[in-house]
Amino acid sequence: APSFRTRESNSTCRKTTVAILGGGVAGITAAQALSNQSVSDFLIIEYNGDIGGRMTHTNFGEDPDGNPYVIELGANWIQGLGVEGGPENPIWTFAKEYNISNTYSDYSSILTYNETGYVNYTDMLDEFDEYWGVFEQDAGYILSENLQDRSVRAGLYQSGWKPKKDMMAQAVEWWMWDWETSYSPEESSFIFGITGYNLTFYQYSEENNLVVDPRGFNYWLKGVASTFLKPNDTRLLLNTIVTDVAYSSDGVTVTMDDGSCVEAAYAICTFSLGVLQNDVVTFEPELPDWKDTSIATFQMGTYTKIFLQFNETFWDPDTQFFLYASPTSRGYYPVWQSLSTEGFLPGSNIIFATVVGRESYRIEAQDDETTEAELMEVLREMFPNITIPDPIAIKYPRWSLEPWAYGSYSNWPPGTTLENHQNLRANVETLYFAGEHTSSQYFGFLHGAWFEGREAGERIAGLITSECMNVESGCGNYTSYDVLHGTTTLDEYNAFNGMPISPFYVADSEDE
Ligand SMILES: Cc1cc2nc3c(=O)[nH]c(=O)nc-3n(C[C@H](O)[C@H](O)[C@H](O)COP(=O)(O)OP(=O)(O)OC[C@H]3O[C@@H](n4cnc5c(N)ncnc54)[C@H](O)[C@@H]3O)c2cc1C
Repeated sequence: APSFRTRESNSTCRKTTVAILGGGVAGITAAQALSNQSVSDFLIIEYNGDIGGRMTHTNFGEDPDGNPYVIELGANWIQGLGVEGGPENPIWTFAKEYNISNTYSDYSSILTYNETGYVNYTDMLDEFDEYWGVFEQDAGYILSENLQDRSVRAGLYQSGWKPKKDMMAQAVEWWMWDWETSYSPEESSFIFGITGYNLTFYQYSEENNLVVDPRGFNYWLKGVASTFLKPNDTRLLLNTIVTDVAYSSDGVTVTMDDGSCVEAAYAICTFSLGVLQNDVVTFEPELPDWKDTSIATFQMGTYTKIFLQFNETFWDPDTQFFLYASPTSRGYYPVWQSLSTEGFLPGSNIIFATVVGRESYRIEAQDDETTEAELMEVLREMFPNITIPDPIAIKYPRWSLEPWAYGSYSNWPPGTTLENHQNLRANVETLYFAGEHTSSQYFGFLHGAWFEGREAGERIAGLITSECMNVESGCGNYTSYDVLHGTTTLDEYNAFNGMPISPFYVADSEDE
């Protein structure tokens, strides 16, 4: 282990043993793991003015007394709670400990619409569920037999689900797939899409509870942080933007946009995959090819909630979800969620629409007025017999443009491997990585960030204290793979496989 504290250093950089880059769930959990092993010499460096990262809230609209409501712009659900006697999602454990107010999302509380208004196609939701049974078994078979991965689209097709151009079936499919992963079935890995689903919803439970708490969802994380950080703790550097990370086997130097710097024996980078993919931070030396390939391979999705407040609740106040099938465009403002319903913010007259992927990019790039006009057109199609007033407030985040996130959460493309993902997790010398995206089990979820932050903290604490708490996979270096092989060897590029001409053939060249 590098013994930073004994190293000679003449630089004026602030010195610490562990620099934790980012104060989201993974960063705070990493710091907690270090503290739990009495490693108190760390610094948390955070871009924003508060901790929480992608679990963030804001004020919106007004209640009858003129006070704003609090809405969650990022993470909103505790997903997969746990059952009596079984393992429990740690976020659910914290939600209970800190009395985070939340309500069960009842996915059967749904009304379905198309461009003509209310049309009941909920039977298609049940139909999709039947295909899902076959679909997930197929994925399990592919995994256990080590067969080639394919897309979720291919998996759905082979299970018999073919929505074709039926836009209501497309809306159902969006509700069942894209809404969770923020990518289409074509863009998602069959094996790892199903693995991720199983590990959260079958290991814990299929329940999702939506958080609506005036203190914000991240109140629990602040509670956790307060167990090892004092008020105004000088180890938490807020409003501090990292621009360069220089690493070696001796330690890491982190430089900020104001020119200040921190030298550490180790660093844990918890920046999102979107941040890593957008060259916000320069790594010196450049990250090795195996690391860079993994950063390039995995996807950063975008999930956008668009909140509207009206002066009345013109939709059914007893229904939680409203599904809309656009006649022309799959994923065009498909899911609407009422917050005006009992258990959420009753009487608030707030409803929000969710879009993901390409629609998110499109909508996040346009102004509120343009989006409001599109939303109102959809609502007027859904409720043709009601005179819908104009909204009194609109708000939505631009996740795809946020320089500290560049997207919402990660997803696995078809055809990748666990080894490739392991390279996303693995450390490069003294520089470690953690976050939602480094979790192969729970990518995209708060609990994924929590487990990964804890593991990175424990691995480093194990090096420093010589006592390894991470019993299953050890401390110090993560496993990584220098080479990721494909499935077809060069000699198999031949006529029998439909390629009699060498893929390297160049006309008029002496060499093939
Ligand atoms: C819209 C949306 C909806 C979601 N819904 C759910 C949900 O319902 N349930 C669920 O379980 N999960 C949900 N998630 C996912 C969940 O929010 C994430 O998995 C989790 O918050 C990620 O935590 P993290 O610590 O890995 O990353 P982050 O929260 O991104 O933390 C990284 C930190 O690094 C900081 N940072 C970035 N760049 C720099 C820099 N250059 N210098 C200094 N600091 C920097 C950031 O400000 C951030 O605080 C949702 C996410 C979004 C965006």
